[in-house]
Amino acid sequence: MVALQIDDYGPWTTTPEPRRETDLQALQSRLFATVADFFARFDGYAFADRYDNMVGVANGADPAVFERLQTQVANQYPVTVSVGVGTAGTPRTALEAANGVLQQAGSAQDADRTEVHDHRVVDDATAGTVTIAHFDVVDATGTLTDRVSSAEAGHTIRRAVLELREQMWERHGAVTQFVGGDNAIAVCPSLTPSTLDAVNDHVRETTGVELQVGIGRGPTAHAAGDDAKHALEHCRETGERIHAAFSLVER
Ligand SMILES: Nc1nc2c(ncn2[C@@H]2O[C@H](COP(=O)(O)OP(=O)(O)OP(=O)(O)O)[C@@H](O)[C@H]2O)c(=O)[nH]1
Repeated sequence: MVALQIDDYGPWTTTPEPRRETDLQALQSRLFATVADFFARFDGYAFADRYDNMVGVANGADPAVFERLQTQVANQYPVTVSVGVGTAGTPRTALEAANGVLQQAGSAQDADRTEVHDHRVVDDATAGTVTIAHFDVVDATGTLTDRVSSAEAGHTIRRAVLELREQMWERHGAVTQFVGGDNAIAVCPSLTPSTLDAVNDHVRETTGVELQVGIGRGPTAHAAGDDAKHALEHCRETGERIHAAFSLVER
């Protein structure tokens, strides 16, 4: 997992005086587009997360490649980024290791801490196969988008994704991110059908939202994620709520 952070961004947003909000929004969106395109070159996935802190998975890439991203950002934007890479037995532990690289180098609001770049490996783990679970709200268009206000639809979907994120993180060590519309993508450790059944049940019981999920596994996030998207299409066609592009009981 990769943790990316805009260096000393808080002070920059208010120096010499608070900057126009639309300028900040445009900067953050463009920077994320640069980051997402960079990850795509290595068949990785990038997530906007809080924009000032982004998250990625790039098992196919040598951690050293992120120095090129840092140079590109420094040349093209008025800000710089730090990059921590973590390799561990679960995505959660890997992300925590990546965050640890940045946190131990200094504060996110320290003017002297810029363009940190390091890789931390936990328990001699290697960057092996990626498992991606692509979650989607069943008939979000019919139940929410075409029926209720966009605010209510947004609250309902965000609440469901929050429950999903917490369950996947706390119970399963997975890193789950909202990716727009009614979709969320989880970078997962090993999975069993009952794992995801229980998670979907919890989300339904706490928020009333019914999820379907496609799961894929592969050497990179894109390989796994494309299989997950096809598995999700299978759910849409058949009404199954969980479908894997591989045997869920094989591991
Ligand atoms: N990021 C991302 N967003 C998607 C993807 N597929 C759909 N969306 C978003 O999800 C919204 C809803 O689309 P669907 O999920 O197809 O609609 P639905 O009404 O829930 O229909 P079913 O999924 O068939 O139950 C779209 O407007 C997109 O914003 C995807 O693969 N990735």
